Amino acid sequence: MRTAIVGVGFMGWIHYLAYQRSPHAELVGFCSRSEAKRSGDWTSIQGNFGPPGRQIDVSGLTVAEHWQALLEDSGVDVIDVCLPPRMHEEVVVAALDAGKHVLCEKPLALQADTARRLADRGDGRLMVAHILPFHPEFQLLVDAAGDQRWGKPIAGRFKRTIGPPDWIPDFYDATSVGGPLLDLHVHDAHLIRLLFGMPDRVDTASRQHQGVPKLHETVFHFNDSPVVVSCGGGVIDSPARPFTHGFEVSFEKATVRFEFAAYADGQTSIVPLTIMHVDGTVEMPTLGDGDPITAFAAEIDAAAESVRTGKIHPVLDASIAADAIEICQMQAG
Ligand SMILES: NC(=O)C1=CN([C@@H]2O[C@H](COP(=O)(O)OP(=O)(O)OC[C@H]3O[C@@H](n4cnc5c(N)ncnc54)[C@H](OP(=O)(O)O)[C@@H]3O)[C@@H](O)[C@H]2O)C=CC1
Ligand SMILES: O=C1CO[C@H](CO)[C@@H](O)[C@@H]1O
Repeated sequence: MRTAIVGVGFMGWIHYLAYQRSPHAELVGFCSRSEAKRSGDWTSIQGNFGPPGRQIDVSGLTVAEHWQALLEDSGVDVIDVCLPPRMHEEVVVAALDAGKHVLCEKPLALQADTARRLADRGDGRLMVAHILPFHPEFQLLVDAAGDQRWGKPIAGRFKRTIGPPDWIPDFYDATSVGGPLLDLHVHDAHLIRLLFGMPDRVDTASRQHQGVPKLHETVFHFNDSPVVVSCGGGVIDSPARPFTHGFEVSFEKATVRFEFAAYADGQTSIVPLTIMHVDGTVEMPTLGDGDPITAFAAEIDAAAESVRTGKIHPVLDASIAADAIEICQMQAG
């Protein structure tokens, strides 16, 4: 799979690092409006996990200023969209029309109906980069719900909170990024959709900022099922803890717990993945190396396999990505 990255910001950088590790995908180009980035100086990039941006070797890469140039390049099979959400629709449609496969960062769109239109138009070539189920701790939940090794999932409590994402312009603007629900919580909305199905109704309490929820707690209701599911998070007014996420999910025969937090001084704290079985035994399996780039490399390998086989990996499915956006919209009220 020969891929070009469109948009060299936080995710463009993280995807770049993942391509360096992928045995199945080759990064052949990128576009950036910035002359410095086109010359390989990616040191200005900011984010809330992973290593800081650095100088990259651009020799051998097709480097363009505008994304249209990459759509016209027959040496590119896949357009990897790492642009702000407000630009996803235009670039996804143009790339599909140009005959390319597309891997688009979450959220696929700012509105569920737009996302559904894109999913319908995808014609087996549109994938949405929902990373969470490629992290081993979260992948375990999806795998266990699929093979029912501990019975069905019956309850889940999820959390995801960040410090101020100051590097993202218009973060709270519903027409640009969408604020914490669409930008951040959409990860959990997607996971909840995969584990429990589509909720019929939600109850959300929130503290608003610029007309969108900034801190939120939601209970999800499923008409056909007595599962108990909740999620909370958003943005706190301190850069001290740039990122945290975690969960406690109960299956019929086991409860699984995990939490990770990164602090501004470089420290991290972890509740290691813990499986509490109904017979009273406890397991703490070590899964993976804890490096977030490993998950992104797995995501990119899954995209490459989807392109190779013509069968999109279920986690990358655009209609599930559209469902996740619809869930966020239900929560926004
Ligand atoms: N899966 C995950 O864990 C994460 C996913 N994301 C998602 O990734 C996407 C990008 O977010 P992120 O990387 O944080 O954002 P950034 O703002 O860091 O990067 C976006 C890049 O898009 C390009 N861009 C911005 N505006 C324009 C424009 N008007 N025309 C052309 N290019 C433009 C810029 O690249 P350049 O300067 O090179 O032109 C910019 O650096 C979002 O959808 C976000 O939700 C973000 C973080 C984590
Ligand atoms: O997981 C994430 C970490 O925080 C970023 C900034 O809000 C999000 O965009 C991203 O999806």
